[in-house]
Amino acid sequence: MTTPADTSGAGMPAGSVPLTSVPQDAPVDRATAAARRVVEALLLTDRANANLERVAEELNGIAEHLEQHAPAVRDRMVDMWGGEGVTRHDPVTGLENAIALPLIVYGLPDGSVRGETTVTIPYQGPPGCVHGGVSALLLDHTLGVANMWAGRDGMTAQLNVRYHRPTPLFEPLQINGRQESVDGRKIRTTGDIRTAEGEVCVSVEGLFVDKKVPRPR
Ligand SMILES: CCCCCCCC/C=C\CCCCCCCC(=O)SCCNC(=O)CCNC(=O)[C@H](O)C(C)(C)COP(=O)(O)OP(=O)(O)OC[C@H]1O[C@@H](n2cnc3c(N)ncnc32)[C@H](O)[C@@H]1OP(=O)(O)O
Repeated sequence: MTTPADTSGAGMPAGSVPLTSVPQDAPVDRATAAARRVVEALLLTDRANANLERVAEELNGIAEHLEQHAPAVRDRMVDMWGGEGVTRHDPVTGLENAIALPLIVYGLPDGSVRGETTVTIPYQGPPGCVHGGVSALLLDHTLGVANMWAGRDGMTAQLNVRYHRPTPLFEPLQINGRQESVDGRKIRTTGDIRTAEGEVCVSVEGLFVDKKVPRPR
């Protein structure tokens, strides 16, 4: 779905640190990356390809194998939420989630956060453009990470999204977030998606309320 995640922080200001999960040389990361390839390849492949029936059988075989080895969902959730650090399962940055781009979000020395990504076919909305709901998803999560970087975070109460111009697929995009203010439990955070030329495609203003859903234990 995206170019392979670059954890070097190349292109980020000096002193930037990754705040979300980073790729590991682990079988689950490789399997998830392969699943992303499958999603994209299924969208791109020739529809008349006679082998799609066999593809369906083989993919179902893989799914059955994985299901046979799955512990109880509750036990997996305890495992997913283990520790206090970053998550590997969320749908934006999760290296273990095939529907995540995945985006890596960096904390910048100026207190803001930034991720860079190129969005491709599985997230298409209008022809050649990123789906607006996907842009909102990327920004909601990035604002959440911006709040963590600023030291005060919570749940999204409101996300006001403004779509300024179509967001292009296949081009490098910058996803930015910054905590603006904290007033009691209310946290205000802003962000945007820009092209490499710095054109703002989408901007958001978020209201977060300091409240946590307990992690499963
Ligand atoms: C996914 C992975 C997570 C990983 C975490 C670990 C580390 C990983 C690293 C990475 C960072 C993660 C990044 C995640 C990002 C994703 C965030 C989400 O998707 S969050 C899910 C969507 N949001 C909900 O489901 C909220 C549902 N709503 C509620 O639960 C409540 O309504 C809540 C908490 C928002 C407020 O409820 P109350 O009872 O606690 O508080 P009350 O008294 O109602 O409000 C407090 C103040 O806020 C105002 N307020 C509340 N909601 C408002 C609203 N919608 N609009 C305007 N004002 C509102 C109220 O008027 C009040 O203001 P006055 O103090 O009186 O001035």
